[in-house]
Amino acid sequence: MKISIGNDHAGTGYKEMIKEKLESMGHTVTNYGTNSEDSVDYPDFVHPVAEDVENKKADLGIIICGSGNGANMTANKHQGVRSALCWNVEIAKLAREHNDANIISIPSRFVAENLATEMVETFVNTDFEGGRHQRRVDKIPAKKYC
Ligand SMILES: O=C(CO)[C@H](O)[C@H](O)[C@H](O)COP(=O)(O)O
Repeated sequence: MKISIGNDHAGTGYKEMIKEKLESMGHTVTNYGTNSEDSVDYPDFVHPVAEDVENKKADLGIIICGSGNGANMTANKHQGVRSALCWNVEIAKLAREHNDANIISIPSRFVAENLATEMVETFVNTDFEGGRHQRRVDKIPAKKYC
């Protein structure tokens, strides 16, 4: 799979570990940074990931910041992006199975490194179930109700 990844200063260490893991699994990872722990603004590193997913240049995206919320909010501004804030393996699995999430947002200051990697592995290896969930996902874009 093609997977894009981006993070702020709170996610740099986690990003390195996750990127290494994904590459060892045979995935192609595009890293948009940041690659240091100097303070930065998460939207600058999340928008490129969401753009790749929006434009189908990436199959999935991974975004990381301290709480996961700012990154998640940023990604979900993009058309066709369904970014899910995840904090355990079951939530990551459900985000794929039920929500067809195409980006996972990880709160690095609230989950351990090994858990973050497990969540990503689960997210990448889980398929959307479709069926009743497809009907619901189709109703997410607000423009259908305007
Ligand atoms: O706010 C955030 C998005 O919800 C992220 O958690 C940032 O990583 C966080 O705000 C950074 O905080 P800092 O005090 O500037 O390190």
